[in-house]
Amino acid sequence: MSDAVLEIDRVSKSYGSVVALQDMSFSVRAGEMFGFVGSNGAGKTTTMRIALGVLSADSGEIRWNGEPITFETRRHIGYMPEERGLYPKMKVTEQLVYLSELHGMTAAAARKAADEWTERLGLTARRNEEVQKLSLGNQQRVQLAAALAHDPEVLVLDEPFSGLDPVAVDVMSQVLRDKCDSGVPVVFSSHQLDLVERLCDRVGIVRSGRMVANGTVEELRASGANRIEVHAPLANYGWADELPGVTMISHLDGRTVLELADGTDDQAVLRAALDTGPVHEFTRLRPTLTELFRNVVTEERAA
Ligand SMILES: Nc1ncnc2c1ncn2[C@@H]1O[C@H](COP(=O)(O)OP(=O)(O)OP(=O)(O)O)[C@@H](O)[C@H]1O
Repeated sequence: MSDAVLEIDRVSKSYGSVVALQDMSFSVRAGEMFGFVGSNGAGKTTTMRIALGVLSADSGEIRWNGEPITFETRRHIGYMPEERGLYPKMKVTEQLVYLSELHGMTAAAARKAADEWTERLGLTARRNEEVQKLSLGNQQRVQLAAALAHDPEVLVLDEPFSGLDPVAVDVMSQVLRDKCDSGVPVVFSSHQLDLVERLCDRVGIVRSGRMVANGTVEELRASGANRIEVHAPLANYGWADELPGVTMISHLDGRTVLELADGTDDQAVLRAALDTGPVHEFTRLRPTLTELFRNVVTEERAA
């Protein structure tokens, strides 16, 4: 049996003629933070809704600890829906207690959890305010508290960071990291790729309803184009033009960026650089997650 807590296995879904998901697969393990990224309309929300049972799949399976997920096991997921799901006229604590009770907590435990999470998320002064009177960012904090208060075994969060100020982003990042470190798998979608790169152990890039890249940030970055930056101040423009398998990307102020085709001998490139004079730097350039994402989206547009 795999050690995955939550598995999305070849899930497909169409809305009429719109194919939203095609054989979407990925899994999240205990203590792992999984970032789910993709263009608008790529299928992230649809996947999360199916995982939570809010929406049914046309085919495929969602498994929980190796078994098909059930109504009972779904209650152990903390979910933050994209459309948010709070009752606008309910007060913050009242709302959190009510939602935790729906997940099977006793009134006393729900009350204690509401107090703890409102404090942790900086909402102590708002406990007795109606949700509709809070700013959007504070409503979002309440929404996160609602996902956390019933002590879930997995967290599935649809764009939890959108619209938050930098301090709130830090608070939320720390809460999610702590949850993860305590063994709770966390899946969240986001368009803030720098944040995903910083926080996530594993990232899945979705394109047109399919998972097109899935791995640790390091694995994904290593899979990008093989580029080298050479700082050789005396090198002339075009110094690497004759080297087989090497394409010059840029040359400025003695710094040249070269792209090496698969199998190209980088030591031959280094020797050629040394032939021009001193070499101060010879560095492998790894693409950022944002660059990888752009490549994926560009491939989509070209397809
Ligand atoms: N209720 C619906 N009826 C018809 N089509 C839908 C419905 N919900 C989603 N879709 C379509 O399914 C596809 C996937 O949408 P989804 O909301 O899952 O994408 P997303 O990756 O979450 O996008 P975003 O980043 O914009 O939130 C899109 O083509 C969308 O238009």
